[in-house]
This record gives sequence, structure tokens and C-alpha cells, in this order.
Amino acid sequence: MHAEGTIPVENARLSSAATRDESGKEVFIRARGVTVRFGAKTILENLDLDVRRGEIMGFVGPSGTGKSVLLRTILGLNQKQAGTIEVFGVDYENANDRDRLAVERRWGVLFQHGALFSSLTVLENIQVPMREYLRLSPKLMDELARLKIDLVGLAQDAADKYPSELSGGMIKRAALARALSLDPDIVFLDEPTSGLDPIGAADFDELIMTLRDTLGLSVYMVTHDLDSLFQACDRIAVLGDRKVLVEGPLSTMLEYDHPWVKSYFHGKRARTVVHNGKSVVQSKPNGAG
Ligand SMILES: Nc1ncnc2c1ncn2[C@@H]1O[C@H](COP(=O)(O)OP(=O)(O)OP(=O)(O)O)[C@@H](O)[C@H]1O
Repeated sequence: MHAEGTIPVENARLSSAATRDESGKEVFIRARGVTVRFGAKTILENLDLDVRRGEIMGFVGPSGTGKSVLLRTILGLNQKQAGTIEVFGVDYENANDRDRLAVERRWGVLFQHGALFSSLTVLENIQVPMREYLRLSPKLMDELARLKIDLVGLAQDAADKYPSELSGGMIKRAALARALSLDPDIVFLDEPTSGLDPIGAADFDELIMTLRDTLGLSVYMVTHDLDSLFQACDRIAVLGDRKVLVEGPLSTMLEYDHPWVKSYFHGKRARTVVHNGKSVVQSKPNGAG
């Protein structure tokens, strides 16, 4: 679905083949043995992770366990001290300019709090990645940005508004529209529903699921939101003890015997959920585990 003629084809293609798991599924992100330290403090140690094409993967864990650090390390914004991270089969940190560009064209990022440019309108914010990576006429950029506004369920009159004129939910949607600006294969979302009321958060989850289903979008979502984990995520990874403690579908989380995982997924806020429209899981009340 990439707009034709927007970037020289040779610059948009990766030189390496796609990575696949044992079952043949394409793996968009593969981390092996990743260690990240800040000074004497080790945040992540020998961490392994796979995120596959077309799945919504949720990342959860106690505050300060390194969820944002892992996200930033995958994006090349933090240095790691050991290990490898492949994105679309490319070792992004050590890749040549052409492969880095090709990777950047295929991912979109929604940072916590939206992080829109306050001096730009919604339309101009959505066009920032287009200006950076593509060569398009102003008219075509306007048309594409307006398509993204539709895609995320914003009214067209939001196009000319500044972030200060938007509600929290509209800011999240505008930031998502910007993350989708280049028609990415994967979006990284850092706490996308934080600060939204429950209805706004549920609507946002619904939107993410629709994008996965209609565009085949993969989603890497850091969240504390139980509803998002229960309703939107195909798989969940729990970060703890400097690594991925456990990963799998919600049913795996509910069965996993670890104090934090038990208290989180069976705690006071856990409830009867319908996961992915496929199964009904009855969680035990009041931390009964
Ligand atoms: N640039 C940095 N320099 C030094 N320490 C850092 C840096 N970035 C993060 N840290 C530390 O790494 C640890 C993990 O932080 P991180 O923000 O990844 O946690 P988190 O799991 O996302 O937490 P939360 O759920 O509260 O958002 C924290 O102790 C934080 O202080």
C-alpha cells in the first residue's frame, strides 16, 4: 500500500532476507542476549524476544523494569552492551545507511504522551515523516495526510488544529496517524491508552485491532492497561528480573507461577474477559491466584 514513486525503490528494499521462526512465521523483531546498562546499573541482561508479523504484542511489567529502555534500544535510541537485535532481518545498529533507511521506512512510533510538535497543525505533524523520507508534492502530502486522519477516526476538521486544541484522545489518534504516515509494517506504541478514560481507551484498542486486521499491521505495545492486554493483545511479554520472564497468550499469563505475574493477572483488577473473541477466561477474584 505504499504510494508509488515516493522513494527510489532501491532505497526502500532491504538487502537481507526475512527472519522466520521454527513454524515459518516471519519475525519482524528478533532480540538475542541483549544487555543494557547505565553506569553500574544493569537494566536488561541476556534478553531474548521475537515479535512476529501481524500480531499485537503487549509488554508489561513492574515500573522501572526496562520496558521503555527495551523499546528505545530496538529503535536504536539507547546503546546495548551485548547481544543482537534484528528488525526485519537487519541488524539496525550496525547496518549500512541504505538498510537503516529501509527499516525506518517500515516502522512507525507513538511515544508516550503523543509527542506531537506543538507549533505544527495535525496535518503538518502527520507530514513530518513524509518530508523526512519521501519526495512528494505538497498536494499529494495533503491528500495522504487526510487519508491518515480518516484512518484513525479523526474528523477532517482536526487537520488544521494545533495539539493544544485537541482532547487527550484526539492527540493519541493524531500521533497514531503520524506513526502511520509512511504505511509502516509495525508500529511501536508506548503507553498509548495512558491518560484516556476507559471508553476512549477501549476505542483506541478497537482501532488498533482494526488496523491489524485490515492492514496486517504488527503492533509492539508497552502498556499498563489490563483491558488492552486482555482485549487487544495476541501475545504478551512480561518484563522482570532484567529479561522477558514469560511470553505467550493471555492463557499462559493466567497459568504462570510467578508472584508479580500472579498478582497482576489475578489481582483485584483482573476480571472475566473475552480474549480475542475466541475464549472466555474466568480469572479468580481478589488475588486468589
Ligand atoms: N538514559 C538513561 N540513563 C540512566 N538510567 C536510565 C535511562 N533510561 C532509563 N533509565 C533507568 O532504567 C530503568 C528502567 O526504565 P524504564 O523507563 O525502561 O522503565 P519502565 O519499565 O518503562 O517503567 P514504567 O512502567 O514506570 O514506565 C529505570 O531505573 C530508569 O531510571
